[in-house]
Amino acid sequence: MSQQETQVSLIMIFGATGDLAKRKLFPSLYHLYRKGKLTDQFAVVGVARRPWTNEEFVQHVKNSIENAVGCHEDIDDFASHFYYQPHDVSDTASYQQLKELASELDTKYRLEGNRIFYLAMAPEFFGTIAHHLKGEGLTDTAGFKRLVIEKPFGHDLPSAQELNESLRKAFKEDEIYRIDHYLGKQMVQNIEVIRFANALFEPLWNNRFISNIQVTSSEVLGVEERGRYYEKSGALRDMVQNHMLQMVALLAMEPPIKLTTDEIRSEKVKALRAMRQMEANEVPTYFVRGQYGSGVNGETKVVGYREEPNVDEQSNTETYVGGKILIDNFRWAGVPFYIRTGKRMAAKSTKIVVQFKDIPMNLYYGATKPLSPNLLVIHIQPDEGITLHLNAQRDGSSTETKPVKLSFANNSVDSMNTPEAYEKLLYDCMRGDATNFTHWDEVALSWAFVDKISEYWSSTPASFPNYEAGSMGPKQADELLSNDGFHWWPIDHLDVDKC
Ligand SMILES: NC(=O)C1=CN([C@@H]2O[C@H](COP(=O)(O)OP(=O)(O)OC[C@H]3O[C@@H](n4cnc5c(N)ncnc54)[C@H](OP(=O)(O)O)[C@@H]3O)[C@@H](O)[C@H]2O)C=CC1
Ligand SMILES: O=C1O[C@H](COP(=O)(O)O)[C@@H](O)[C@H](O)[C@H]1O
Repeated sequence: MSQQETQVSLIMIFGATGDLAKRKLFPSLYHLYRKGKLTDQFAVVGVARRPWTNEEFVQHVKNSIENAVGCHEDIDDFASHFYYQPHDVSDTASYQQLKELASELDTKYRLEGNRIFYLAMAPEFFGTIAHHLKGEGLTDTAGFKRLVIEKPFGHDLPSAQELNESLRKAFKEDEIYRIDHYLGKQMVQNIEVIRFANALFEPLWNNRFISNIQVTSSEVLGVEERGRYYEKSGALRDMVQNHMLQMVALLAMEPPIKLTTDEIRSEKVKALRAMRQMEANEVPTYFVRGQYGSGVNGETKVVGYREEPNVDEQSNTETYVGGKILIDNFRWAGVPFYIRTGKRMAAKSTKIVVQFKDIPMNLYYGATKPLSPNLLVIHIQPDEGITLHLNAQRDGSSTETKPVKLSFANNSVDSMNTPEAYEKLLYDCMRGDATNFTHWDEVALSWAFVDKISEYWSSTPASFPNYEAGSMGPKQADELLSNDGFHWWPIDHLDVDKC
């Protein structure tokens, strides 16, 4: 793996007129440019069907950046690197034109034949595009070639395998960058640093000292305009198969022997392999699904999922998943990893709470009043930071304690300095660092785990809706923990900036 600090490459964005390109990709490239991480040796070719001219596309890029970033310094210089080709991705002949354009830009910007193909399109096109890129010779290049693909990577294990095989005909595994945008989040990347750079935590990071780990990713928004996609996906495929299991893998993995892509991925794969597989009849013991009904979002009344656009009025699709994952290895035997994610919940928040075991004896309150457990909270969003919940002496008392919090808040969150997930991931891809992208083995293991749940759920009708919009999900998810003697830590009391 060769990595440079400034980048020289041609970036082809398939789906360049779409939402992802507008909201995430153009602003991220602009940030990289402003930070000097993209030199003048780069060009971007946008591909989509709309019959736009170069000028219209450049204007669209500039508008996207102004809307997203609210800043336009150097924007003309930056946008002058953008080109557009109207092109239906299933049309073979258009790839010849694309190839010619790529060669011209290669020479004009001295790009050394380095090419990144970013597929910001619906997944049914991924195989076709990869096939044509190879067939029409766009991948025959003197420099590197890399394929960046968006989720969803398949719908289940067989479809993911099929997709992978079609991509592998044109690209090697180490040329495929599967995006999981959670892996670009600052505090998700920090999980490894917190664990492996602190003498305080690593010795305690096991079943002798940790009682349970809770990973929450809740959203206030409903399904919005994505009913058509979401009906087939549900929260299990949309969030659990990828983002939630990736966070679990980072929390559970063994320390890698080196911080290289292969070593880190190999430890994550081992953690995913150790997840206890369920038989169909065990699914209800470990997993709970929910679907939001109508309710209140702030002051506004909102409709239930079944009333959303493009959603079946009898829909069986889950908008919430709560689960208990057991990792059957020496480190984690007996420690539940609870996960929950859902739409139309009370707060937008992603947090990890590591709950430590109680000390063997409470000298302070006796048997009547238990000490608060020590918690390590990793705040992923919207606040970024770490809080350690400890017990200290209550003022004026030698026998009473009070909970105190040691907090680090990443206050440098501003639109130019704290890179967004996509910005980091794009930069990593340009540098050839695939650590924060998912390897095929991780994808396959995650699908195998999730498929068991979706097979069971698709064969048993759910009693939906079962949680009110604006709540924290169905009560059955509380029972998952209370059956084990635990409860969900309320995420709104854990905000780092409220400490
Ligand atoms: N939007 C987001 O925030 C996120 C999106 N994703 C994923 O990113 C991908 C893109 O999503 P998004 O941008 O929202 O989708 P959009 O529907 O907004 O955009 C789709 C793009 O594909 C182009 N397109 C469609 N059919 C063809 C065709 N036959 N030939 C050429 N171009 C075509 C469209 O352009 P035109 O109509 O001009 O042809 C448009 O540029 C999806 O896989 C999605 O799951 C993942 C995470 C977040
Ligand atoms: O991948 C997805 O993630 C978003 C949530 O991402 P976040 O960074 O805002 O937490 C989710 O809304 C969407 O349904 C899903 O496809």
